[in-house]
Amino acid sequence: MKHRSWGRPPGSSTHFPPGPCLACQESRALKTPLPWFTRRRALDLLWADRVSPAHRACCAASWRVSGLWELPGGLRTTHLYPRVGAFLHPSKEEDQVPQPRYPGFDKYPDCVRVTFSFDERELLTGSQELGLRYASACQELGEALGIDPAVLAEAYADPRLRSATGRDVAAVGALPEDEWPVTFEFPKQRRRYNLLFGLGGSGKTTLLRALGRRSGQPLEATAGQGCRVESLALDDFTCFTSWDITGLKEASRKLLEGYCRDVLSVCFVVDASDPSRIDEARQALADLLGESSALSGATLLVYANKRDVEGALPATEVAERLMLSSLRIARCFVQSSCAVTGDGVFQGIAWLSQAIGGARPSADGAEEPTPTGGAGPSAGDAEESTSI
Ligand SMILES: Nc1nc2c(ncn2[C@@H]2O[C@H](COP(=O)(O)OP(=O)(O)OP(=O)(O)O)[C@@H](O)[C@H]2O)c(=O)[nH]1
Ligand SMILES: [Mg+2]
Repeated sequence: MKHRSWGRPPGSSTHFPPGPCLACQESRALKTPLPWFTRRRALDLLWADRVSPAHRACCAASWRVSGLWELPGGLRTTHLYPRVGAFLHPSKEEDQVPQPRYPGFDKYPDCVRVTFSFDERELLTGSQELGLRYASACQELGEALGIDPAVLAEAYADPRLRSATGRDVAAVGALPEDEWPVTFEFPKQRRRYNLLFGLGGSGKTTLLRALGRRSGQPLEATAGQGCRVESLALDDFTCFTSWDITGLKEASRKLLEGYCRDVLSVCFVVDASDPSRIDEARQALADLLGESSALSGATLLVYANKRDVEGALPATEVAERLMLSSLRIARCFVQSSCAVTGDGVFQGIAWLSQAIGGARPSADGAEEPTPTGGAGPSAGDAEESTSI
């Protein structure tokens, strides 16, 4: 089902495309039928010459373009790790424009439904109608909720097919009439987290604030169960949450477990200007990512923070002192930073964005920017960053 195509069938009464692209006035953005919408497929769409060059340039320049047909707009930022890419090009004019505040995860309904009656069963044998109706449902829902339909379309995936009696069905071929209408239920994605840890005073809050200044989202704090958790939403489905691991008590560990199921990455902030606490940080990190931990095997970004303070340890030394190579992690990058000014903070995010979402081509075919020293110490910037 994932690979159905959903180009507009000839003579279809559904009102697609909704109109010309608002930015470049390209009215027939698609040269070939739009493939079934998944993030990966939609990403392919933008970069696989399926849209006109004018519109592709437009999408790349404006990051988001309204309407489902123009959906590829902003895909560089929305694939897997939404909007992180927006951090990477602060000088772009569109990043100066305040981003719309997303309405919040809870505002999204649990699923989007597309129903076919018995009389419409023939439509299901063609591959396009489901996609069209899904797009249409997202458009309607988007209008009702004030959410960009393209954002909605990304928020739901992998539909289940249910018969009129609520039974899960795999196919409709032999389904008796009394089991109709059938409904495709596209469930809401789970919210996913980048968990930010560090000893007290290492700079977590300052770092989140630096990210928040760039993303335009407020920092939200929740207190309870023996700890204070600060969250910064990148969008409705992706958050940074910060945890002080000095006082991570039993109760807060339980709370943390709830987040661990949906973890995207672990970020660890170390005060590089205070070598006397590095051993404590190493122990805390080892405990966090220990064998029995749900976070074992995670992608790890370490900030060697407070690099502006004289005598602060360089990234390579922090990596060594934390004994990162002995940890069970998928991959790791150490970035020195000054959270107060934001120096180095976004280089770390750039690495994270690539590590989680994979590198992808930019509009002119070049790769996304590589973080300083992303190739490791041999890149000549070992003082500032190092990958393990
Ligand atoms: N010089 C310097 N000071 C920093 C930097 N980052 C944070 N600080 C300062 O360090 C102190 C602690 O920073 P916070 O961001 O509150 O640290 P935290 O990790 O959130 O601390 P807790 O919430 O207590 O766990 C503050 O006075 C910050 O201004 C940095 O990069 N350089
Ligand atoms: Mg704090």
